[in-house]
Amino acid sequence: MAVYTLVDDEELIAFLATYDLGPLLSCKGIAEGVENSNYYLHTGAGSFILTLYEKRVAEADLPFFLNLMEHLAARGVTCPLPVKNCAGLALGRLAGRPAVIVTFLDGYSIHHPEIAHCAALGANLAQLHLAGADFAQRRRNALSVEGWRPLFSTCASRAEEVATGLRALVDAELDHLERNWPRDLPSGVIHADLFPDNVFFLGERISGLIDFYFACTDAYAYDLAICLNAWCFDAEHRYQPDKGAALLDAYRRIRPLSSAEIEAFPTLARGAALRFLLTRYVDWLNVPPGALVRPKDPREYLAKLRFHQSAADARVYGVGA
Ligand SMILES: Nc1ncnc2c1ncn2[C@@H]1O[C@H](COP(=O)(O)OP(=O)(O)OP(=O)(O)O)[C@@H](O)[C@H]1O
Ligand SMILES: N[C@@H](CCO)C(=O)O
Repeated sequence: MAVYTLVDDEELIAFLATYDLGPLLSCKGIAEGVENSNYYLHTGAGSFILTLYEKRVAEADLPFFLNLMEHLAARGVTCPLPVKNCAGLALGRLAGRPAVIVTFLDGYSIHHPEIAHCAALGANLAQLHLAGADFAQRRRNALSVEGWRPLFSTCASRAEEVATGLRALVDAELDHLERNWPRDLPSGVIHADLFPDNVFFLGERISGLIDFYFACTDAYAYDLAICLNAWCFDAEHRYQPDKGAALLDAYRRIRPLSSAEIEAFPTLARGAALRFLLTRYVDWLNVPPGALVRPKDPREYLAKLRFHQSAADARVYGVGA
Protein backbone atom coordinates (compact mmCIF):
# COMPACT_ATOMS: atom_id res chain seq x y z
CA MET A 1 0.00 0.00 0.00
CA ALA A 2 0.43 3.29 0.98
CA VAL A 3 -2.10 5.45 2.73
CA TYR A 4 -4.21 7.54 0.39
CA THR A 5 -7.32 7.69 2.56
CA LEU A 6 -7.06 8.68 6.22
CA VAL A 7 -9.49 7.05 8.60
CA ASP A 8 -10.97 9.03 11.43
CA ASP A 9 -10.98 7.23 14.85
CA GLU A 10 -14.70 7.65 15.46
CA GLU A 11 -15.57 6.39 12.01
CA LEU A 12 -13.31 3.39 12.50
CA ILE A 13 -14.83 2.52 15.88
CA ALA A 14 -18.32 2.75 14.37
CA PHE A 15 -17.20 0.56 11.42
CA LEU A 16 -15.68 -2.02 13.75
CA ALA A 17 -18.86 -2.09 15.85
CA THR A 18 -20.55 -3.76 12.86
CA TYR A 19 -18.14 -6.74 13.30
CA ASP A 20 -17.80 -9.27 16.05
CA LEU A 21 -14.08 -8.52 16.54
CA GLY A 22 -14.07 -6.92 19.98
CA PRO A 23 -12.79 -3.43 20.73
CA LEU A 24 -10.26 -1.48 18.69
CA LEU A 25 -6.80 -1.72 20.26
CA SER A 26 -4.71 -0.04 17.54
CA CYS A 27 -4.73 0.88 13.88
CA LYS A 28 -1.59 1.91 11.99
CA GLY A 29 -1.11 2.88 8.36
CA ILE A 30 1.24 0.64 6.37
CA ALA A 31 3.81 2.41 4.23
CA GLU A 32 4.50 -0.49 1.81
CA GLY A 33 2.66 -0.95 -1.45
CA VAL A 34 1.30 1.55 -3.93
CA GLU A 35 -2.24 0.62 -4.85
CA ASN A 36 -4.66 0.67 -1.92
CA SER A 37 -4.73 2.12 1.60
CA ASN A 38 -3.82 -0.54 4.16
CA TYR A 39 -3.79 -0.49 7.95
CA TYR A 40 -2.61 -2.95 10.57
CA LEU A 41 -5.64 -3.42 12.78
CA HIS A 42 -5.49 -4.88 16.28
CA THR A 43 -8.76 -5.65 18.00
CA GLY A 44 -9.84 -7.74 20.96
CA ALA A 45 -10.07 -10.68 18.50
CA GLY A 46 -6.48 -10.41 17.22
CA SER A 47 -4.56 -8.96 14.24
CA PHE A 48 -6.12 -8.06 10.89
CA ILE A 49 -5.49 -5.96 7.81
CA LEU A 50 -7.93 -3.21 6.93
CA THR A 51 -7.90 -2.27 3.24
CA LEU A 52 -9.61 0.72 1.65
CA TYR A 53 -9.72 0.29 -2.11
CA GLU A 54 -8.38 3.10 -4.26
CA LYS A 55 -8.41 4.15 -7.90
CA ARG A 56 -7.37 0.99 -9.77
CA VAL A 57 -9.79 -1.32 -8.00
CA ALA A 58 -13.35 -1.19 -9.35
CA GLU A 59 -15.91 -1.79 -6.61
CA ALA A 60 -17.83 -4.13 -8.92
CA ASP A 61 -14.76 -6.41 -9.03
CA LEU A 62 -14.48 -6.82 -5.27
CA PRO A 63 -16.81 -9.86 -5.03
CA PHE A 64 -14.52 -11.60 -7.57
CA PHE A 65 -11.43 -10.96 -5.45
CA LEU A 66 -13.05 -11.82 -2.12
CA ASN A 67 -14.72 -15.00 -3.40
CA LEU A 68 -11.45 -16.00 -5.06
CA MET A 69 -9.53 -15.73 -1.77
CA GLU A 70 -12.16 -17.94 -0.10
CA HIS A 71 -12.03 -20.42 -3.00
CA LEU A 72 -8.24 -20.67 -2.94
CA ALA A 73 -8.04 -20.92 0.84
CA ALA A 74 -10.53 -23.81 0.74
CA ARG A 75 -8.11 -25.57 -1.66
CA GLY A 76 -5.05 -25.18 0.52
CA VAL A 77 -3.57 -21.90 -0.76
CA THR A 78 -2.60 -19.78 2.25
CA CYS A 79 -4.04 -16.36 1.53
CA PRO A 80 -5.94 -13.76 3.54
CA LEU A 81 -9.57 -14.57 4.31
CA PRO A 82 -12.15 -11.78 4.21
CA VAL A 83 -13.78 -11.29 7.61
CA LYS A 84 -17.57 -11.02 7.54
CA ASN A 85 -19.44 -8.45 9.60
CA CYS A 86 -22.47 -9.21 11.81
CA ALA A 87 -24.72 -8.99 8.74
CA GLY A 88 -22.63 -11.68 7.00
CA LEU A 89 -21.01 -9.24 4.55
CA ALA A 90 -17.29 -8.96 3.82
CA LEU A 91 -17.51 -5.72 1.87
CA GLY A 92 -18.24 -2.51 3.76
CA ARG A 93 -17.65 1.24 3.42
CA LEU A 94 -15.30 3.41 5.41
CA ALA A 95 -14.12 6.99 4.88
CA GLY A 96 -16.07 7.05 1.63
CA ARG A 97 -14.25 4.04 0.17
CA PRO A 98 -15.09 0.36 -0.21
CA ALA A 99 -13.39 -1.36 2.72
CA VAL A 100 -12.63 -4.92 3.81
CA ILE A 101 -11.01 -6.53 6.85
CA VAL A 102 -8.91 -9.62 6.08
CA THR A 103 -7.02 -12.05 8.28
CA PHE A 104 -3.39 -11.30 9.09
CA LEU A 105 -0.78 -13.71 7.69
CA ASP A 106 2.53 -14.48 9.39
CA GLY A 107 5.72 -14.32 7.36
CA TYR A 108 7.91 -11.72 5.74
CA SER A 109 8.63 -10.77 2.16
CA ILE A 110 12.09 -11.32 0.68
CA HIS A 111 13.61 -8.23 -0.90
CA HIS A 112 16.40 -10.06 -2.73
CA PRO A 113 15.10 -13.50 -3.71
CA GLU A 114 17.62 -16.33 -4.04
CA ILE A 115 17.35 -19.41 -6.26
CA ALA A 116 15.51 -21.39 -3.55
CA HIS A 117 12.91 -18.62 -3.20
CA CYS A 118 12.34 -18.61 -6.97
CA ALA A 119 11.88 -22.37 -6.94
CA ALA A 120 9.39 -22.13 -4.06
CA LEU A 121 7.52 -19.44 -5.95
CA GLY A 122 7.34 -21.55 -9.15
CA ALA A 123 5.78 -24.45 -7.26
CA ASN A 124 3.31 -22.19 -5.43
CA LEU A 125 2.30 -20.41 -8.62
CA ALA A 126 1.52 -23.71 -10.34
CA GLN A 127 -0.48 -24.82 -7.27
CA LEU A 128 -2.35 -21.51 -7.33
CA HIS A 129 -3.25 -22.05 -11.00
CA LEU A 130 -4.48 -25.58 -10.33
CA ALA A 131 -6.44 -24.47 -7.22
CA GLY A 132 -8.17 -21.72 -9.21
CA ALA A 133 -9.03 -23.92 -12.20
CA ASP A 134 -12.58 -24.63 -10.94
CA PHE A 135 -13.31 -21.07 -9.80
CA ALA A 136 -16.54 -20.22 -11.61
CA GLN A 137 -16.28 -16.42 -11.78
CA ARG A 138 -14.36 -14.67 -14.55
CA ARG A 139 -12.73 -11.26 -14.72
CA ARG A 140 -11.23 -9.79 -17.86
CA ASN A 141 -7.67 -8.52 -17.47
CA ALA A 142 -8.07 -4.78 -17.97
CA LEU A 143 -4.28 -4.44 -17.87
CA SER A 144 -3.56 -6.77 -20.78
CA VAL A 145 -2.55 -5.85 -24.30
CA GLU A 146 -5.79 -4.01 -25.19
CA GLY A 147 -5.42 -1.80 -22.11
CA TRP A 148 -1.82 -0.71 -22.57
CA ARG A 149 -2.15 1.81 -25.40
CA PRO A 150 -5.08 3.69 -23.78
CA LEU A 151 -3.14 3.74 -20.50
CA PHE A 152 -0.02 5.16 -22.17
CA SER A 153 -2.01 7.73 -24.12
CA THR A 154 -3.13 9.35 -20.83
CA CYS A 155 0.36 10.84 -20.42
CA ALA A 156 2.48 9.82 -23.44
CA SER A 157 3.50 13.44 -24.04
CA ARG A 158 5.51 13.42 -20.79
CA ALA A 159 7.53 10.28 -21.58
CA GLU A 160 10.80 12.15 -22.12
CA GLU A 161 10.62 13.36 -18.48
CA VAL A 162 11.21 9.75 -17.44
CA ALA A 163 13.68 8.47 -20.04
CA THR A 164 15.06 9.72 -23.34
CA GLY A 165 13.45 7.91 -26.26
CA LEU A 166 10.74 6.36 -24.06
CA ARG A 167 7.82 7.50 -26.17
CA ALA A 168 9.16 6.00 -29.41
CA LEU A 169 10.18 2.81 -27.65
CA VAL A 170 6.75 2.30 -26.08
CA ASP A 171 4.92 3.12 -29.32
CA ALA A 172 7.01 0.57 -31.23
CA GLU A 173 6.59 -2.04 -28.50
CA LEU A 174 2.83 -1.55 -28.46
CA ASP A 175 2.77 -2.08 -32.26
CA HIS A 176 4.81 -5.26 -31.87
CA LEU A 177 2.80 -6.71 -29.00
CA GLU A 178 -0.59 -5.87 -30.51
CA ARG A 179 0.47 -7.77 -33.66
CA ASN A 180 2.02 -10.75 -31.90
CA TRP A 181 0.14 -11.24 -28.63
CA PRO A 182 -0.79 -14.93 -28.24
CA ARG A 183 -4.56 -15.49 -27.99
CA ASP A 184 -5.32 -19.14 -27.29
CA LEU A 185 -3.02 -20.18 -24.48
CA PRO A 186 -4.32 -22.23 -21.53
CA SER A 187 -6.08 -19.75 -19.27
CA GLY A 188 -7.79 -19.47 -15.92
CA VAL A 189 -7.42 -17.46 -12.74
CA ILE A 190 -4.05 -15.73 -12.48
CA HIS A 191 -2.71 -13.55 -9.65
CA ALA A 192 -1.16 -11.06 -12.09
CA ASP A 193 0.93 -9.19 -9.47
CA LEU A 194 2.87 -11.88 -7.61
CA PHE A 195 5.88 -9.71 -6.81
CA PRO A 196 8.22 -10.47 -3.88
CA ASP A 197 6.28 -8.04 -1.65
CA ASN A 198 3.15 -10.12 -2.15
CA VAL A 199 4.72 -13.44 -1.12
CA PHE A 200 5.46 -14.19 2.54
CA PHE A 201 8.15 -16.63 3.58
CA LEU A 202 9.12 -18.37 6.80
CA GLY A 203 12.65 -19.52 5.96
CA GLU A 204 12.66 -20.90 2.41
CA ARG A 205 9.04 -22.02 2.69
CA ILE A 206 6.21 -19.85 1.40
CA SER A 207 3.82 -19.06 4.25
CA GLY A 208 1.25 -17.01 2.35
CA LEU A 209 0.29 -15.05 -0.77
CA ILE A 210 -1.43 -11.66 -0.55
CA ASP A 211 -2.82 -8.86 -2.69
CA PHE A 212 -5.22 -10.53 -5.13
CA TYR A 213 -6.56 -7.21 -6.42
CA PHE A 214 -5.23 -7.63 -9.96
CA ALA A 215 -6.33 -11.27 -10.17
CA CYS A 216 -8.18 -12.01 -13.39
CA THR A 217 -8.83 -14.61 -16.06
CA ASP A 218 -5.84 -14.75 -18.38
CA ALA A 219 -3.08 -17.02 -19.70
CA TYR A 220 -1.30 -18.99 -16.98
CA ALA A 221 2.03 -18.52 -18.75
CA TYR A 222 1.54 -14.74 -18.60
CA ASP A 223 1.44 -15.00 -14.78
CA LEU A 224 4.70 -16.95 -14.95
CA ALA A 225 6.21 -14.24 -17.17
CA ILE A 226 5.17 -11.58 -14.62
CA CYS A 227 6.95 -13.56 -11.89
CA LEU A 228 10.04 -14.00 -14.03
CA ASN A 229 10.25 -10.22 -14.44
CA ALA A 230 9.70 -9.54 -10.75
CA TRP A 231 11.91 -12.28 -9.24
CA CYS A 232 14.69 -13.21 -11.66
CA PHE A 233 16.67 -9.99 -12.21
CA ASP A 234 19.36 -8.56 -9.93
CA ALA A 235 19.45 -5.09 -8.36
CA GLU A 236 21.07 -3.71 -11.55
CA HIS A 237 18.18 -5.22 -13.56
CA ARG A 238 20.33 -7.93 -15.15
CA TYR A 239 18.56 -11.22 -15.89
CA GLN A 240 19.63 -14.09 -13.61
CA PRO A 241 19.35 -17.32 -15.66
CA ASP A 242 19.74 -19.62 -12.64
CA LYS A 243 16.79 -17.96 -10.90
CA GLY A 244 14.70 -18.04 -14.08
CA ALA A 245 15.46 -21.73 -14.56
CA ALA A 246 14.58 -22.47 -10.91
CA LEU A 247 11.25 -20.67 -11.26
CA LEU A 248 10.28 -22.31 -14.55
CA ASP A 249 11.48 -25.81 -13.63
CA ALA A 250 9.60 -25.80 -10.32
CA TYR A 251 6.46 -24.55 -12.06
CA ARG A 252 6.67 -27.13 -14.86
CA ARG A 253 7.07 -30.01 -12.42
CA ILE A 254 3.54 -29.26 -11.16
CA ARG A 255 1.92 -27.77 -14.27
CA PRO A 256 3.80 -28.67 -17.47
CA LEU A 257 3.94 -25.97 -20.15
CA SER A 258 2.60 -26.71 -23.63
CA SER A 259 4.76 -26.04 -26.70
CA ALA A 260 2.52 -23.04 -27.51
CA GLU A 261 3.17 -21.59 -24.06
CA ILE A 262 6.92 -22.09 -24.44
CA GLU A 263 6.97 -20.52 -27.89
CA ALA A 264 4.97 -17.52 -26.65
CA PHE A 265 7.06 -17.03 -23.54
CA PRO A 266 9.41 -14.30 -24.86
CA THR A 267 6.40 -12.28 -26.07
CA LEU A 268 4.65 -12.76 -22.72
CA ALA A 269 7.80 -11.63 -20.90
CA ARG A 270 7.94 -8.49 -23.05
CA GLY A 271 4.27 -7.80 -22.39
CA ALA A 272 4.68 -8.27 -18.65
CA ALA A 273 7.64 -5.86 -18.62
CA LEU A 274 5.67 -3.28 -20.60
CA ARG A 275 2.61 -3.62 -18.33
CA PHE A 276 4.62 -2.72 -15.21
CA LEU A 277 6.65 -0.09 -17.05
CA LEU A 278 3.37 1.61 -18.00
CA THR A 279 1.58 1.47 -14.64
CA ARG A 280 4.73 2.67 -12.88
CA TYR A 281 5.18 5.42 -15.45
CA VAL A 282 1.61 6.66 -14.99
CA ASP A 283 1.91 6.50 -11.18
CA TRP A 284 5.30 8.25 -11.26
CA LEU A 285 3.73 11.25 -12.98
CA ASN A 286 0.55 11.26 -10.87
CA VAL A 287 1.32 11.05 -7.15
CA PRO A 288 -1.78 12.35 -5.34
CA PRO A 289 -0.98 15.33 -3.09
CA GLY A 290 -0.68 14.31 0.58
CA ALA A 291 -0.49 10.56 -0.12
CA LEU A 292 1.93 8.45 1.93
CA VAL A 293 3.40 6.53 -1.00
CA ARG A 294 6.76 6.02 -2.71
CA PRO A 295 6.09 5.43 -6.41
CA LYS A 296 8.10 2.63 -7.98
CA ASP A 297 10.70 3.39 -10.63
CA PRO A 298 9.42 2.73 -14.18
CA ARG A 299 13.01 2.61 -15.53
CA GLU A 300 13.55 -0.73 -13.83
CA TYR A 301 11.00 -2.20 -16.25
CA LEU A 302 12.45 -0.33 -19.19
CA ALA A 303 15.73 -2.20 -18.58
CA LYS A 304 13.87 -5.52 -18.28
CA LEU A 305 11.88 -4.85 -21.44
CA ARG A 306 15.11 -4.19 -23.35
CA PHE A 307 16.48 -7.50 -22.15
CA HIS A 308 13.39 -9.39 -23.36
CA GLN A 309 13.49 -7.57 -26.70
CA SER A 310 16.92 -9.07 -27.22
CA ALA A 311 15.73 -12.65 -26.51
CA ALA A 312 15.73 -14.67 -29.73
CA ASP A 313 13.49 -17.41 -28.32
CA ALA A 314 12.46 -19.20 -25.13
CA ARG A 315 15.85 -20.92 -24.78
CA VAL A 316 17.09 -17.67 -23.24
CA TYR A 317 14.86 -18.57 -20.28
CA GLY A 318 16.02 -22.19 -20.19
CA VAL A 319 12.94 -23.69 -21.87
CA GLY A 320 12.29 -24.98 -25.37
CA ALA A 321 14.32 -27.07 -27.75
N1 LIG B 1 -3.11 -10.35 5.07
C1 LIG B 1 -1.98 -9.72 5.40
N2 LIG B 1 -1.24 -10.15 6.43
C2 LIG B 1 -0.11 -9.51 6.82
N3 LIG B 1 0.34 -8.39 6.23
C3 LIG B 1 -0.34 -7.90 5.18
C4 LIG B 1 -1.54 -8.54 4.70
N4 LIG B 1 -2.00 -7.82 3.66
C5 LIG B 1 -1.16 -6.80 3.49
N5 LIG B 1 -0.16 -6.83 4.40
C6 LIG B 1 0.94 -5.85 4.55
O1 LIG B 1 0.55 -4.67 3.89
C7 LIG B 1 1.45 -4.35 2.82
C8 LIG B 1 0.70 -3.78 1.66
O2 LIG B 1 -0.30 -4.71 1.21
P1 LIG B 1 -0.62 -4.92 -0.33
O3 LIG B 1 0.59 -5.47 -1.02
O4 LIG B 1 -1.87 -5.71 -0.42
O5 LIG B 1 -0.89 -3.43 -0.78
P2 LIG B 1 -1.04 -2.80 -2.22
O6 LIG B 1 -1.15 -1.35 -2.11
O7 LIG B 1 -2.14 -3.51 -2.94
O8 LIG B 1 0.40 -3.16 -2.75
P3 LIG B 1 1.03 -3.43 -4.18
O9 LIG B 1 1.87 -2.25 -4.41
O10 LIG B 1 1.84 -4.69 -3.99
O11 LIG B 1 -0.10 -3.61 -5.15
C9 LIG B 1 2.13 -5.66 2.52
O12 LIG B 1 3.41 -5.45 1.96
C10 LIG B 1 2.21 -6.33 3.89
O13 LIG B 1 3.30 -5.83 4.61
N1 LIG C 1 3.78 -4.79 -8.21
C1 LIG C 1 3.59 -3.53 -8.87
C2 LIG C 1 2.85 -2.54 -8.03
C3 LIG C 1 1.43 -2.95 -7.73
O1 LIG C 1 0.72 -3.12 -8.90
C4 LIG C 1 4.94 -2.92 -9.27
O2 LIG C 1 5.94 -3.30 -8.67
O3 LIG C 1 4.97 -2.08 -10.15
